[in-house]
This record gives sequence, structure tokens and C-alpha cells, in this order.
Amino acid sequence: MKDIYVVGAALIEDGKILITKRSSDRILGDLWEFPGGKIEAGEDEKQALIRELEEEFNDQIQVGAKVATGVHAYDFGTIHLTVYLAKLLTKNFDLIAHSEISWAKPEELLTLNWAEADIPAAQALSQMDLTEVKFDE
Ligand SMILES: Nc1nc2c([nH]c(=O)n2[C@H]2C[C@H](O)[C@@H](COP(=O)(O)OP(=O)(O)OP(=O)(O)O)O2)c(=O)[nH]1
Repeated sequence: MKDIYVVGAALIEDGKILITKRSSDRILGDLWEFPGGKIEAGEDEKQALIRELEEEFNDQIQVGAKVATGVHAYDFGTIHLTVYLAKLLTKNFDLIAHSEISWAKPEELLTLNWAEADIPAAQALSQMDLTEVKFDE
């Protein structure tokens, strides 16, 4: 089975996390996820995340600490998703791959219908004190 390496951003602001719903017509349509995408050849995880947020939102981000990695096998391949804390430096939100975005409180995360590989990160984030999250300037 094909291994697919994916990065996602847990964008934090005012103690909330930005979550995105995949458009209905895509693989895993209508599930909640973290914005991001597949790592391309020659990229490291953080470079891939910065590129994906430019492509998906037309936004710039600052990447922080790793939250968790989740692995889930689908018939189209095995997704290895690593999620990082991140901060938005711009807010264009030009949605091209998502039908909806929302800011969720940590305690709301586990009530959502996530893509399977996202659950370890959603669990870790639901326990975090997001007011303590710091990014280097
Ligand atoms: N972006 C993102 N993808 C996730 C998450 N969880 C998860 O299982 N995935 C899966 C869905 C996709 O199969 C893959 C990411 O691919 P992608 O979003 O870059 O692109 P895609 O396969 O929908 O389509 P394409 O642009 O390659 O044609 O990882 C997540 O939290 N964020």
C-alpha cells in the first residue's frame, strides 16, 4: 500500500483552533481536517506546510511545535498526518479546497467528525492550554 505523507496546521488564535471542512467532491469529503496537504519531493514538513497554506488560503504562517502524528490506512493509501501548531501572519482565507472554516475551542474538538488520521492531534489539542502557546518572533 502506498504511504502518503501529509502535514496539517493547527492555527491558533485567541485560544481557538482553525478547522477546515473538506469540500464534498474531494477524497474524504465533508470531514473536518487541518489545512495542509501532501509533502512534495525535496521539502521538509515545515516547508510543505508553508507552501500548502499559501496554495489553499493565500496566507502566510509561522510554524511552531509538533502536536502529533496520526496514521490511517485507506484503500487509496496509508495517510501519515503530522500536525504542527502555527500562527497566521495574514488572513486572506481564499478557500479553494474547503467548503467551510471555523474557529473551535479545545473542548469542542472531539465532538467533530474528523478524518481518521487527525484524531491523535485533535485529542492532544483538546487537552492543551492554548493561552500558553508561544511563537518566537
Ligand atoms: N490537508 C489535510 N489532508 C488530510 C488531513 N487528514 C487526512 O487524512 N488527510 C488526507 C486527505 C488527502 O488524502 C491527503 C492530503 O491530500 P491533499 O489535501 O493535499 O490533496 P487531495 O488528495 O485531496 O487532492 P490532490 O490535490 O492531491 O488532487 O491527506 C488533514 O488534516 N489535512
